[in-house]
Amino acid sequence: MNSIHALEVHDLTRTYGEGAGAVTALAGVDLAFAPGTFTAVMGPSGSGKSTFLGCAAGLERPTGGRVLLDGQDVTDWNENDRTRLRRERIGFVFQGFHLMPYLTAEQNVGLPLRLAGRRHDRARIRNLLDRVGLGDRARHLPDALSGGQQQRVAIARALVTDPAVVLADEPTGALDSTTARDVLGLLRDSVDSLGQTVVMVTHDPVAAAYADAVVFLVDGRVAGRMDRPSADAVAGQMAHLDELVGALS
Ligand SMILES: Nc1ncnc2c1ncn2[C@@H]1O[C@H](COP(=O)(O)OP(=O)(O)OP(=O)(O)O)[C@@H](O)[C@H]1O
Repeated sequence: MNSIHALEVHDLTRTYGEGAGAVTALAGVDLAFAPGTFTAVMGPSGSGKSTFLGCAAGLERPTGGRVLLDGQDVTDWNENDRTRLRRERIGFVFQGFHLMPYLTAEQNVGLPLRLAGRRHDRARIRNLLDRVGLGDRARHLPDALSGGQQQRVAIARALVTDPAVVLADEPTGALDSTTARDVLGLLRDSVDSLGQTVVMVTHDPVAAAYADAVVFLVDGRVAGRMDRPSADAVAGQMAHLDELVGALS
């Protein structure tokens, strides 16, 4: 069994500002994500979910603690190395898709390879577009695609470099429920068929139920975990967590 986690954070802290006005967004978070697992991160507004993703992605520097990607401590890497790490070892899926409007679906999927100085692997790109059900839309610009189709392009793009982890920030937040289910099914499939590791921030208990486990944050701390979540159980837990806000600090 592989004991190296795809992503680990140890005693992660992040404070914004100083003195009386300081805000503690993360107050000592320990989490580890095994390869080939799908985890949802949930919590009330302001609980630190985005800050956690930002630190995990190397977009933000933690105030304290460590971030390990594929077993490698990347906490103190300089800006250039972290940029390279983001391009090559992390896939991103955002609520707003973030596709390049003047590039075709195929070119968008291939962009991370280009940025990483790797060859335009057309067979791999086409294969991923087929996998997300867009084999016949490869030459379309994002404008000519529906929101759900754009998010499927974004998922193919996130997978193209075979990253250590895919970080998804509210990937279904801008989609209707039927389209959202398709997108979540694709993320699930990337875990089950490709062995991908996915960490997804969401507010939606239905989305969280696609994950293997849910981690709950409250006031910048891990406040619980639920394995094999159901939407109802997650919704119940979220209602309970709302009552805890402020009480744990
Ligand atoms: N750049 C910043 N400057 C100051 N405070 C910040 C900054 N970013 C986040 N915070 C604060 O840190 C805390 C955690 O914010 P964060 O965005 O991580 O929460 P969240 O769980 O993602 O919230 P939401 O669900 O509303 O997106 C909040 O109190 C927020 O106001």
